[in-house]
Formats: sequence, structure tokens, C-alpha cells
Amino acid sequence: MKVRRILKSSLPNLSRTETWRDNSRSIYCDGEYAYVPVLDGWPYDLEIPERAPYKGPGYQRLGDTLLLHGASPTDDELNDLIAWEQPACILHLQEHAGVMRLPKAVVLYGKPHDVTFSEAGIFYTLNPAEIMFSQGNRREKMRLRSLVRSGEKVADMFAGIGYFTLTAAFKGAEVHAMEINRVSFVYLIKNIHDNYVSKNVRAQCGDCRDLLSGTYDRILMGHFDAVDFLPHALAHAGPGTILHVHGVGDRSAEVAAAVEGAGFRYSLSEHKVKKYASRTWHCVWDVELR
Ligand SMILES: C[S@@+](CC[C@H](N)C(=O)[O-])C[C@H]1O[C@@H](n2cnc3c(N)ncnc32)[C@H](O)[C@@H]1O
Repeated sequence: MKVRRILKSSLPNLSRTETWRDNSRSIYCDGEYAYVPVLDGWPYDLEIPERAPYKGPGYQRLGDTLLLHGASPTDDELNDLIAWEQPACILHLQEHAGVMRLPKAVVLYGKPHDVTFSEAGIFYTLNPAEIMFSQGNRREKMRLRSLVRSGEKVADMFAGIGYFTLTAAFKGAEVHAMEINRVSFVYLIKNIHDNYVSKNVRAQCGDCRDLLSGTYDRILMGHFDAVDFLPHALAHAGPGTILHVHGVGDRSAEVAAAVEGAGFRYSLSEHKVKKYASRTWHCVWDVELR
């Protein structure tokens, strides 16, 4: 592979739009130097051997931090991954525990820290050792983006660091974001500010059951136990309100029973968000009240 050798410290000044740069290949770093792949026909400093592709366990990248799920990697797999991705930190996520879905993470390499990354034009900052971020919800965020209309009054009962709040605010909705975990709430406020949607979001730290107020056009219930919170959500809904109720497995009958119990006529549709376990899906039920 033909490369130009530059100081690693000057990487932030290197533009992706340099005409000589081969963006289809990754930059290789070794010590204080970075080796930037060069397109055919352009001057280069040296040729280095093609790297064998990484074949170890799958991982998720958030900024400069890698997250591994499932079985622990062997030492060889870990070393291959470090050489391949050159991360600052690698975490092995074992579970998301309790109602706050707090990650239980073992640090395999480096030191956990705040990471910033963008997804579909929205910037997120969080510390992945303290807060969950599911990239599997990306399709659901895109779906929400296509549904939300400017000026809608939206409640996000489980806002986390802003996964759905920011998406709705970007579409011009007036979002009431509620989050019980103080650590997540600090990131939520930062992410609202950093994405310039402060005028569209009212964020409150506390239990959504106590914070819901008035009637909403749309209610986002992004928690696996959302069905249990339906009576509280329905007390702040009216004809025309749309609820997005998340859950694992088939809980549509429970959703229907809660909505009927509150005296509403409704239409209900199910959407798959991501695979949760073999033959079990994380689903969202859209309920439109009449
Ligand atoms: C699954 S996480 C984040 C959900 C996010 N919408 C997503 O799609 O990834 C659920 C969040 O709900 C928060 N939470 C749990 N119970 C809550 C409650 N009663 N009121 C407000 N927030 C709550 C947790 O702290 C957590 O940040």
C-alpha cells in the first residue's frame, strides 16, 4: 500500500478531501507516525505491506472507544483489535442493568472517558462506561424523524442522553424531555446545547410519572418496561395523540388492554426496532388515539 508518512499529532489537520488521499483505506498509526493511504498516480513516501484484515469478535465504535458484547476476547483477539482500530479505550459490556439501563462494563484497554460522535447529523457526547448508547436504535430514530412534524408537542418520557429528543427537536417539535438518571441528564443538557436545539426542548430531571403535564401530540416511551407506564402516559393524551411504546417480545395485547382501559378508540401498528435475542425482537407499537 502506497502511503504518505505524517506525524500522528498532525492528523486532526488532515482533510478527507485531499485529492491524493485514498479514503477507501484506513490510516495506519505506529508510534508517533501515521501512514495515510495514497491514490494511484500521486506522490507517496513509501510502500508498506497490506494489513491482514481483522477477523476477531464484532465491536461497536463510539468516538475513539470500542465496545465489545458477548464472550470476552482472548489476549490475541484484543491485541489484533488494538492494532487494527488504534482505539483509546476498549470496554467489554456485560449487561444493561436496572430501570436506568446502566452498563456493566469491564475496561479491557485504556481509560473510559467522554466520547463525541455524530449519527445522522446529530452530535452525541457520553461516557460509554456510564451510559448506554444503542446503535441498533438508529433505524427507529430515522423513522421518528420521518413522522414528527414541526410544532408538535412531544413528550420523551425516557430521554436518556437525548436519542429521540434530539431527533424530534431537529424536526421543529416542542419536546418535553424527562430523565431520572442525573448522570444521563447532564449529558442530555450538553447534547441539547451542542446541537443548538435548546429553544425546542424543556428538559427535566426526575420521574416521568411526576413530570408529565398537559396533553401531548406525541409521546415517546423508549424503555423496555414502557407498557407499565401506559396509564400515566394516557392521562396526558387525547384524541389524535400518537404513542410510541417500546418493549421486548410481543406485548401488543397488553398495550391494547391499557388503551382500551383508558376508554380510547385507537389504531395500533407494530414495528421491529432490532433483534434482542434469538427469535425475540425489540419492538415499538405505534398507537394512534381517536
Ligand atoms: C433505554 S434508556 C434510553 C432510552 C432511549 N430512548 C433509547 O432509545 O436508547 C431508558 C432511559 O430511561 C430512564 N428512566 C427509567 N425510568 C425512568 C422514569 N421513571 N422517569 C424518567 N426516566 C426514566 C433511564 O434512566 C434511561 O436513561
